Amino acid sequence: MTGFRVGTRGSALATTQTTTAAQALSEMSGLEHELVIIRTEGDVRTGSLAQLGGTGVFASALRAAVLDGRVDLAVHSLKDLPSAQPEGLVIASVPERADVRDALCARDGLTLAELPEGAKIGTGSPRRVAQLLAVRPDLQMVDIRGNVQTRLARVPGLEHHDDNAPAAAGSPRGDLDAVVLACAGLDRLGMGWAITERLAPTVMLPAPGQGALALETRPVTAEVPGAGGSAADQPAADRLARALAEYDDPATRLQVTAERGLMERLEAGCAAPLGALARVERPEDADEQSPARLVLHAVVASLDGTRMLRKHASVELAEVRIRHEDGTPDVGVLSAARQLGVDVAEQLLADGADLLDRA
Ligand SMILES: NCc1[nH]cc(CCC(=O)O)c1CC(=O)O
Repeated sequence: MTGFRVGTRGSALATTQTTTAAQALSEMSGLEHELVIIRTEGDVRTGSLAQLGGTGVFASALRAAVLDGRVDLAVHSLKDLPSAQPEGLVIASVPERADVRDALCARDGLTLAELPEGAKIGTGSPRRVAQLLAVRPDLQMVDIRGNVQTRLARVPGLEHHDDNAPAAAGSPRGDLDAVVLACAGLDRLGMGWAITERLAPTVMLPAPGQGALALETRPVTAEVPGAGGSAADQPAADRLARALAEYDDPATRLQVTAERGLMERLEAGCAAPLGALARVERPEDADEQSPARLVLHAVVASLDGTRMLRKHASVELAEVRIRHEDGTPDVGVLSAARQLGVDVAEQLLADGADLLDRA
């Protein structure tokens, strides 16, 4: 191994964020890298995401490429990654998170409060539909999908003329007052200009893991099928493993671990729209030694936004770190983060979160 191969979906967003991550890892490791585009079922089919069986379709082809050794690592949007961790794969790095908020991209610079009565809003996300209707029950929600450019082209004035990332042919244009997307994706694409309001998490809690990436690899010690990993490869593999650990952001990993713990616990018994956001808080006058808290806020809503169950809880963190000095993982602090998610999920279930999706 003199370099490493990185699997990515082919969309403009996926290749942009994969390039950023791969370049950082190359710099940290001194190894070259090559991008390998993996076509996923979610990119090929055009039905609604719900019909395709959820967002897992984006991740499974990438995961297969890591497992069979075609690539050394895959870069996923963490929010698209099913919470069950497949055998033979580990999330080796969760880099520092981008803006977690959802973005309103409206015509004429309008904010959510300024949108006219009955305005048409495009989103394919039940989580976004429910939370928007909770504050603006007059809005007309339109189910849309497609890449970022295709979605933005639905709003007059937000068409982006870029031959490298064109809006899909045949998709309607300029027929909506606004669309809602993740700030992180737009910022990474250099399209923050299209955002007319970054929606406060008090109004719109993001999806678990939104704005974060997950870099998935085979466990560092595993044999690669067919790659004949000789002893001579070891130093390069070690350099990559060390770069992945260095690129990992402990605070982000703690946040997303709590958010995914919540999602995992709810998936069993609740199909209703879910928003969740964790953050690390330090007391105002904190010095280096004082303990931080991990705070998790969550909402489960009825799709029409008329019923919203909200819960939050926190745990004290002895330290915001997930590794010991010698680089081995500190399992205790991560399991405390996960447990925080499970606890908040159980509070939501105790209040009837599992009944909200059947009204
Ligand atoms: N489900 C698609 C998806 N997956 C990740 C992002 C944005 C980037 C991120 O949240 O990290 C998006 C687009 C969107 O929701 O607007």
